[in-house]
Amino acid sequence: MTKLILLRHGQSQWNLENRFTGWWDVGLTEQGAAEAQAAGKTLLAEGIELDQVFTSVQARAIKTANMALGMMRQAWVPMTKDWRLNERHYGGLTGLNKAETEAKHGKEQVLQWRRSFDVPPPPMEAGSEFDLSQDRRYRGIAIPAAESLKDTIARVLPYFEAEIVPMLRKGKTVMIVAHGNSLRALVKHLSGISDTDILHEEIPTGKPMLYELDSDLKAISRRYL
Ligand SMILES: O=C(O)[C@@H](CO)OP(=O)(O)O
Repeated sequence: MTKLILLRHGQSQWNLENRFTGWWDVGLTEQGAAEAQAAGKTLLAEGIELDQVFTSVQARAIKTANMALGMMRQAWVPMTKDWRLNERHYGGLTGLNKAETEAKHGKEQVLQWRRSFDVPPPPMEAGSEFDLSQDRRYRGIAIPAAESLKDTIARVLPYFEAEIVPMLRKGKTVMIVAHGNSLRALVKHLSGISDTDILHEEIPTGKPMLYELDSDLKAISRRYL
């Protein structure tokens, strides 16, 4: 039986401020750092011995991964960072307050933008203060103008299949430290959740989720630790 751990980063500054974040790089709050450490403690108590960690190129996930690994006394475990595990790109909503956006566009529209399968948020406008096209880490990458969950799946899953599945097939214990929606993409795939039911899947910050997989990498169980 192979173990796969999914961990959403601890509370970020913009989680606290209730702002759409996406690819914008914000740090952890004190609570977020405490959540990351608590996640590490839980994983240590559970006796998890990691072979490899995968994370995005966003600071909130990288910091969470490092803090959790430190608490597990496994800071030496190899870590791979890739933009394909980034949060979904929130386009023109990036930086806006979620409650103010609901007041302006209505709850239903905002729910569609946040949780529907294939409705992308409005695109980011050229010259936006949140434009990342000059950011060195994304050199050579076609940065999306906005992503729906479907668009996010279209880059998360091929990465998962190409880089992570081969390790799982060898029986390696892997932890993926990522984001609410890049993890929803993986959970949808691993647990076979339908396009409509995925609307209700919420992944909390800093709570490790353990998948136990059989030799065909089918999910035997999934639970929060
Ligand atoms: O703002 C974001 O990038 C995400 C995750 O915090 O928010 P949502 O809950 O709307 O997917």
